[in-house]
Amino acid sequence: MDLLAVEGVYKSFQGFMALSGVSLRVEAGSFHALVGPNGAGKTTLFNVITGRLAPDRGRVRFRGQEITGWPTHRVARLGVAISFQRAQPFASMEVLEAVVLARLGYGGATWNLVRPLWAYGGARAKAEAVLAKVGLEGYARRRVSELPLGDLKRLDVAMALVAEPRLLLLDEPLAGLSRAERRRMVEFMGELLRREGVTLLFTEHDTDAVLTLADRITVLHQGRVLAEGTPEEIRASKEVRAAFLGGER
Ligand SMILES: Nc1ncnc2c1ncn2[C@@H]1O[C@H](COP(=O)(O)OP(=O)(O)OP(=O)(O)O)[C@@H](O)[C@H]1O
Repeated sequence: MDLLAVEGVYKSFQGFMALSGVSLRVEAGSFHALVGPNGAGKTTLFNVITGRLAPDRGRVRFRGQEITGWPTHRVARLGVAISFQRAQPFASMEVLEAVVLARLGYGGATWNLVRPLWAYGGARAKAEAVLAKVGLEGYARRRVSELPLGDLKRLDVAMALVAEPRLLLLDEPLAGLSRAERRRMVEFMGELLRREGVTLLFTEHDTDAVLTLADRITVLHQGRVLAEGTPEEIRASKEVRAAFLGGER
């Protein structure tokens, strides 16, 4: 079953076509990579999927339901989470507080600023469980700003996972990490997200990571889909190598 279907999406900025008829299907349970050189339109497509941008034309369906142009919070309630630098605005908070807040926000709960976040028992239990899953249980009382980048990225994932999403969007989850950290993160994402049964749509410039993690790959180039297939099919595609895989490294 397709969890997500993007159909013929166009988006332009002041006459510049960032997306020109992009279609994409993400099967439930799969890890789907969206790759392409800088400016290919990957982030724009994420923004259309999550409702941050309305497309000029085309449709987005989630579990068969049309969600084109829905506001972000409604899309999130359906089970679409994005983990792009989520933790950053919470730098001065403690790690556990940030995850509790992410859980409360997802549930649509209103919280009282003078009531400590510890008082929200259900959300706190969920947050603690998620922190354990991402291996940050020992950091619960640390400030977010004290975390090294690798752990901050795990926290980003925790803040997305605590909403129990059906579809998780990760925008360049490995950006800025060292080679060793990237390897650890790939292992971590593969194990954790498969175990959790999360469907993943991610962008990434690290070709090795993409080929290791993804079940299917869509290659975007200049706002169009250049190719779609399994890692083997994409690796074998001369057109793709010329446009991206061989070019940018
Ligand atoms: N708000 C905007 N206003 C004007 N142009 C934009 C806007 N957002 C994106 N663009 C342009 O649309 C094109 C696609 O950008 P997008 O960020 O989607 O690419 P990308 O594939 O995510 O690139 P990267 O790998 O560098 O993140 C780029 O040429 C970009 O300059």
